[in-house]
Amino acid sequence: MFVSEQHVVDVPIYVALDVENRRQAFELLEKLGDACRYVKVGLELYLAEGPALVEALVARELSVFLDLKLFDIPNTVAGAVKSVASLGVDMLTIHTLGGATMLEAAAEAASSRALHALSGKPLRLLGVTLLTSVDDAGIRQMGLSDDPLSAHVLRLAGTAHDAALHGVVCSGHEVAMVKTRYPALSALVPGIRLGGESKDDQARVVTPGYAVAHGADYLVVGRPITRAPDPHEALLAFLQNLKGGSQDV
Ligand SMILES: O=c1ccn([C@@H]2O[C@H](COP(=O)(O)O)[C@@H](O)[C@H]2O)c(=O)[nH]1
Repeated sequence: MFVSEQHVVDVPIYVALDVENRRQAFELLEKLGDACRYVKVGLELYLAEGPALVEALVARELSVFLDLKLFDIPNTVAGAVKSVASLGVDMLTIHTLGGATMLEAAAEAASSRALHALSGKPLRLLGVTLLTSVDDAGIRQMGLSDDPLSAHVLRLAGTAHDAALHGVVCSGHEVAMVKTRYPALSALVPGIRLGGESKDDQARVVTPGYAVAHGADYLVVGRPITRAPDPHEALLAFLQNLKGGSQDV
């Protein structure tokens, strides 16, 4: 397995700021306090507030993961990556189902030295394999073959690897398999729960401890923290669970 004590300590938990607007986002950050150094901005907040909100978060010295899950023709995606690269975010998502040519165009755009000079840091591209809300029945509905879900995740991770992406998004159920086959890829794992609480719309969930024990490099947690009566306490509980070993939900 991939785990050393250092690995566990270094695995960041990105808190998903899945809220309606800037006011709610900053109220949440206030509640989370200094324990929160990593945030995820998704479609809801980005479409409401745009790049200015992202720049405000970066200015607070938070590490920002922009989860836009780009999916379009290669030229359009490459242009979007260039637009994002100047914002100073650390990571951006793109759908691996968009295909090799799209991923390669995105990777080339993200590696532009001129863009790094503009933002001061590299933009890491993460390829979403299969959303953690999808189960076996879901992939049949999507028209994918009868292969097990994990085989599709591994194939899509291979496309991300060959296109020289920084990493992939997968669930904690597949992370060990992905990291064993493609050790150079980083793995970001959503669908994180402590056990006992609601899975909400997630299908493939694991605990923080299980995810890191199986090789996750980054975790993302939303509702169990942001909708908790005390988000700060909830974040601490997730951070504590990181060190708690590999028990599954
Ligand atoms: O496959 C994926 C890709 C991204 N996400 C995002 O992670 C968070 C998870 O939120 P929870 O409230 O902890 O369920 C959310 O922002 C998703 O957009 C994902 O869940 N699965």
